[in-house]
Amino acid sequence: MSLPIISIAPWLRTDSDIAARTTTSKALHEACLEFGFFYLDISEFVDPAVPEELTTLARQFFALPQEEKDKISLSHQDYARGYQRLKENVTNGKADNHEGLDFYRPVEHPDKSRPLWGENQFPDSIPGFRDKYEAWSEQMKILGLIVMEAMALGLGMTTEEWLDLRGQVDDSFWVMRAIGYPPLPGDSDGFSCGAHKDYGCLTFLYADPTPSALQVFLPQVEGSAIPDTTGLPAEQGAEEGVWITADPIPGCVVVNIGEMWEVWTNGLYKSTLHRVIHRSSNYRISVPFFFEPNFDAHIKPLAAAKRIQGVAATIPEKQPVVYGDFLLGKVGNNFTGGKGKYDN
Ligand SMILES: O=C(O)CCC(=O)C(=O)O
Ligand SMILES: [Fe+2]
Repeated sequence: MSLPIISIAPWLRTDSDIAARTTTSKALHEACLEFGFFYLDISEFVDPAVPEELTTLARQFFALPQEEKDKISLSHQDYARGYQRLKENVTNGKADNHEGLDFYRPVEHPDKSRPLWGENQFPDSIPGFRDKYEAWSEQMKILGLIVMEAMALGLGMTTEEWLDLRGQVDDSFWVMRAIGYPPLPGDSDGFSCGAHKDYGCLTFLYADPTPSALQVFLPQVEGSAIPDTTGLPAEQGAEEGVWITADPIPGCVVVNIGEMWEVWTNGLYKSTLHRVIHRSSNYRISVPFFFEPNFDAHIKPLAAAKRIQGVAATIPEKQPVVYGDFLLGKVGNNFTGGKGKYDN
């Protein structure tokens, strides 16, 4: 079993071919219903050399001496923006075998004593790092809006409904992360990144070509592959399913939907558990971009999703959330040194 590959190309052309756009939108809808994960072919949107360069720059950064990296530690800012050491993050009670460098949407009046409100920290000793990463965030913001519009059509939204949804994501409080994964020690039963769901809207993951690292949990539908629930958070531990690998495909990013899409679709689309187990001998780099709602967006079940679920549906309505409050609930844990950034 492997994840579907969907091309965003029809949504990039100005001479919009409605039939081709609809095909893409339907494929997005199916992928979100079934997997919550898909490959998005963006080869007509970005030159593949561009994200590849991001991994090269990240590799240079992670190769710096520890004290150099610590100069931009997230503890010097708001405990969210900056560098986090190997094993500093804990998911499901276990240390993750990765180090990372996190950037968030810049804010107008930075105040590092306030959670999330500090300033991004870039490794100035690496030429081009800041420019290239900032340019990538600009491109991914554009891609985010394009994919959201394509998904709105896939969900059967009217133009008016799409414009309302657009107003919730047009000033995305995005997050961008460079993650460095040394190989897991041979005798380790740990994780490079423990099982988690992404909490926001859309994740665009670019990773170096390392195979067999990222794994996606597919709940068991039919058939009888032996389920492996190792590493699942306790509350998911009883759910049967299989882990499949999602190896990188040239020209594509791996996309998954976060918990905000679960709220918008009243549970129709599922945010899917995933984890990283990197056992090959190389140092793996991934660069996820999290296209998130606006900080002040009010997220609640969309009429289009409820139309699909039907008027007679007895599905309990998902609780609305204000995205920024929800996010603070997540990183507040970080800020106080409690839970990890991937914990639910
Ligand atoms: O590195 C990867 O392949 C996945 C990282 C991830 O799931 C995340 O940062 O949310
Ligand atoms: Fe993730």
